[in-house]
Amino acid sequence: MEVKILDGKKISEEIRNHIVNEVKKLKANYGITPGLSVVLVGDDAASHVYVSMKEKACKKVGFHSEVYKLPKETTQQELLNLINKLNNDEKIHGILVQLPLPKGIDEHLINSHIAPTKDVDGFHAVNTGKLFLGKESFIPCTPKGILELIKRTGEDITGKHAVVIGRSNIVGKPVAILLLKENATVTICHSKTKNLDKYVQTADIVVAAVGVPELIKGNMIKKGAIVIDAGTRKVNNKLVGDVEFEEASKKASWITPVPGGVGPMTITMLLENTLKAAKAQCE
Ligand SMILES: NC(=O)C1=CN([C@@H]2O[C@H](COP(=O)(O)OP(=O)(O)OC[C@H]3O[C@@H](n4cnc5c(N)ncnc54)[C@H](OP(=O)(O)O)[C@@H]3O)[C@@H](O)[C@H]2O)C=CC1
Ligand SMILES: Nc1nc(=O)c2c([nH]1)NC[C@@H]1CN(c3ccc(C(=O)N[C@@H](CCC(=O)O)C(=O)O)cc3)C=[N+]21
Repeated sequence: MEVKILDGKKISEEIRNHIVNEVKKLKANYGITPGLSVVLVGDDAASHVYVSMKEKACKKVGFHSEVYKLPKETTQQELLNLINKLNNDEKIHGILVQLPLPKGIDEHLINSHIAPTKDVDGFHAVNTGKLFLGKESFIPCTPKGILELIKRTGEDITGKHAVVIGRSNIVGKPVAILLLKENATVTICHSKTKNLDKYVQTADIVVAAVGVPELIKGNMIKKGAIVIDAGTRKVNNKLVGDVEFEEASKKASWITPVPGGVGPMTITMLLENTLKAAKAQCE
C-alpha cells in the first residue's frame, strides 16, 4: 500500500480560501473586520520568524493585524497594561502572546489576563478547563490543526489506539484530550516513559510532539498507521521532525511532512479562531 501525504500546506490553502469569503461576508453584513494582535517580547529569532508568518497570513485573508514588538527588558506589569488595552480595543478580536516569554515574566499569569473571548491561542485556564470538560471553547491552534489533519484522512477515529508522544500544555495534553473526545483509546508518552517503542508499535494513530529529531524510528510504526509529526527542530539549517520520515513512510498509510505538515495548519487554525472570535461579536 502506497503511503499518502497529509499536505498541510494544501489543506491550509483550502481553509484559508474559505476564510477569505467569510471575511467578505462579515464586512458586508456587519461592517466588521476580524482583528488580531500579536505580542512579541524579546529577540528570540525563531519567534520573530513565526510572528511575521502570522502577520502575513492575517493580511492575506483580509484581517486587520497588529504586531507589538517589545524589548526583552519589558516588565510583567507593562505587558499586563498592554493586554488590558487590547482587551478593551473593539477593533481587536484575538490576542496572542508569542511564547516563550523572557525569564521573569509568568506565562500563566499573562495568558490568564487575556479576555477568554479573545484568547485565540486557547491558553487561558477558562478555555483549557472547557476543553477538559468537553465544552465549546477556543482550542489551541496546533492540536486543532492536528485533529483537522487526522479527520482529512477520512478514517474513523473511534476505537483506534492513538499514541501521543509529548505532554506539554500547548501540544501533547490538548491533542490527547481532543482524540479522547473523538473516542480514540489514548496513551500519552513522555520523557519518563519506559519502552516507548512498545507503545508506538501498537498505535493506529501516532502524534509526535517532542522536539527530538527522528526520535520515532520507521521500524516502530505499525503497518497502516496514521503518523502526525508536530516536531520541528533546526539541524544544520534544515527543519527536521520527530519522525524518521523516509522509513516511517514505508509503513504508514498517511504521514505529515516537516516542513509543510502541522506547521502551516497551526497558523490556519489561528486564523479560524480569530474569525470565530469576530463572529461571536456579531451575535
Ligand atoms: N508545528 C507547530 O506548529 C508547532 C510545533 N511545535 C514543536 O513541537 C515540539 C514539541 O513542542 P512543545 O510541546 O512545546 O515542547 P515541550 O518541550 O514543552 O514538550 C516536549 C515533550 O516531549 C517529551 N519528551 C522529551 N524528550 C522525550 C523523549 N526522549 N521521549 C519521549 N518524550 C520526550 C517531554 O516530556 P516531559 O514532560 O517528561 O519533559 C515533553 O512532554 C517541538 O519540536 C516544537 O518546536 C510546537 C508548537 C507548534
Ligand atoms: N503563543 C504562541 N502560540 C503559538 O502557536 C506558538 C507560540 N506561541 N510559540 C512557538 C510555537 C511554534 N509555532 C509554529 C507555527 C508555525 C510553524 C510553521 O508554519 N512551520 C513551517 C515551517 C517554518 C520554517 O521554515 O521555519 C512548517 O512546518 O512547514 C511552526 C511553528 C507556533 N507557536
